[in-house]
Amino acid sequence: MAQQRQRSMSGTIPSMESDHQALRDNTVIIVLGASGDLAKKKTYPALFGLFRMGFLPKGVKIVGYARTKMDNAEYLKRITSYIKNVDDDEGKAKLEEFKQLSTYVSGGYEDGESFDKLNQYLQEIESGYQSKERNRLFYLALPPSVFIPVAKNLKQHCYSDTKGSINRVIVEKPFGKDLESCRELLRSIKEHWTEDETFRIDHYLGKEMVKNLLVLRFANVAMNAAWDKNSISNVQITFKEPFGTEGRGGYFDEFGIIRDILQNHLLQVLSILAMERPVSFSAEDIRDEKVKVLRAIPPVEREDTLLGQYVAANGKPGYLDDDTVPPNSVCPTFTATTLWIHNPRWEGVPFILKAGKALNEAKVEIRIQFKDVTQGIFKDISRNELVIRIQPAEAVYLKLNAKTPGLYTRAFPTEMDLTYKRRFLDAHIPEAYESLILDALKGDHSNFVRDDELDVAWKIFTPILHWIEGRSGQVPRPVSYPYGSRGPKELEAFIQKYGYKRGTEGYAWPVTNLAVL
Ligand SMILES: NC(=O)C1=CN([C@@H]2O[C@H](COP(=O)(O)OP(=O)(O)OC[C@H]3O[C@@H](n4cnc5c(N)ncnc54)[C@H](OP(=O)(O)O)[C@@H]3O)[C@@H](O)[C@H]2O)C=CC1
Ligand SMILES: O=C1O[C@H](COP(=O)(O)O)[C@@H](O)[C@H](O)[C@H]1O
Repeated sequence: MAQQRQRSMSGTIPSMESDHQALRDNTVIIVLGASGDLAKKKTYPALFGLFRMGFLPKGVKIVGYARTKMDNAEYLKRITSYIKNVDDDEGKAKLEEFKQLSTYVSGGYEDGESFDKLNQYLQEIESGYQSKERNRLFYLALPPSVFIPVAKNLKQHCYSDTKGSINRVIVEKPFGKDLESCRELLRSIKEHWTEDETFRIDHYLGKEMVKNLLVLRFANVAMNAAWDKNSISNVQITFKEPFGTEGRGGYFDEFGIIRDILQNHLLQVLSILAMERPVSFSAEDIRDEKVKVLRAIPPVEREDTLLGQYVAANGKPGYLDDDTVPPNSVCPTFTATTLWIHNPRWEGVPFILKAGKALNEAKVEIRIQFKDVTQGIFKDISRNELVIRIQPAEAVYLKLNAKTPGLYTRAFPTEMDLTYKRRFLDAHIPEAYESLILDALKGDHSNFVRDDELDVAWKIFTPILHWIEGRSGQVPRPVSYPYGSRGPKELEAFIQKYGYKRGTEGYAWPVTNLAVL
């Protein structure tokens, strides 16, 4: 009781503390697709980060699995190639320890014998355990084409069923290509794995500023009071990447920017931003509210959508110049689309989602623009805007009007700025994958995607995706934009159509590049 009181006093949200079955020891983490891009760039660096901070289960072992034949030295070289900040003695020693607990097994994804071999290998590792409990966390860092056979083979050949054992499977996006294929994928995985055992990753849910939304919204009376159609004019959720699809063109062309970013990452952000306050902060209550708000969104309309594709500029190749992209592809690499939420809180407020590759900068942010000040002494003053910058340089700033210093009463646009690196100096902001793998080890589903969330998310986007693919006869052609630009020139008129107003002259944007501070 005393402990509970102390937690609440320090600001912890009580029901977010774990009542889950955490994997504390006797655990093997198996990374399937260990030879791939995601494993190298995200999964292993996150596993190392957790190991270094002491968050992996005691005595944990990590087993990589893929078809590629390679010896342990080659495997270790690959999986550590993206691990950073290990130049000091402590870092070097920890990395050596991490290598000691990581090994590799090669095998196929479709045949049972390969998985029997993997199982035997796991049993050898587990033969040294003191108790019968054998926990296995399977991480599928694999292309979706093999999710189904791998999920089946793991259950049939590698499932640990000794008393007290826990098996979990982490699945990466994309979860299907439309409503129908998603349902089929979910159904097939559910034949073998329970919802409780399944952790569907959308790594945006592990990002610090996305997790912050719950606190910003529900721990601040002032913020919450203005969070509706009475105060807010429009909301933009923006994803910008400064590089194209080079090298990933084959994958990308099959999926496009809507499936790659909007239908999952941006829609997840929207759902947390717009949902009602959950009854508690348990995984199920949060996800119930997310589903509820998503159900109030009708499918995206063609008239509310702007499609773009980048062309060569500034010495950089266009999308169609990539050899892995089919000639004349009309796959959008940029999309802006407006969603409407038909509920009492949000009726009439446009939520503009924008995402693009090969743009002028790397930035992901939420921009909430408030309504004009109603008639009064001020004319033509800037609107308030609350900006939550998810990356880079995490920040929350509120653009507001203040009196210009001096003897005149003139309004001047400025901001209250909470830039994390300035305010929290040396704070370690965890990588999204560190946070999510830790949640999966703890058994906490709050930041993973539930099956019914996917169903409603696909309902919103499937009609527009089918139209883009020409299922209704004609194929829409995206407008072009130069590599390295802000996007299609039509974008400005698009966002203004939904009521977005640029501020008055004289506003100096907060510094986003902290290197210059
Ligand atoms: N890369 C990233 O930054 C991100 C990726 N993801 C998701 O993570 C998953 C893995 O992505 P990523 O690592 O980039 O993918 P890769 O293309 O690198 O594939 C991972 C591994 O899977 C095996 N593989 C590749 N293609 C096939 C195939 N057609 N059939 C069977 N096996 C194949 C290969 O291993 P081997 O041949 O050795 O068996 C490969 O090393 C995907 O679902 C992706 O959408 C999600 C977010 C970001
Ligand atoms: O899921 C994906 O996300 C990355 C962007 O992730 P971020 O954490 O760097 O913002 C994107 O590049 C990729 O195309 C997409 O599949």
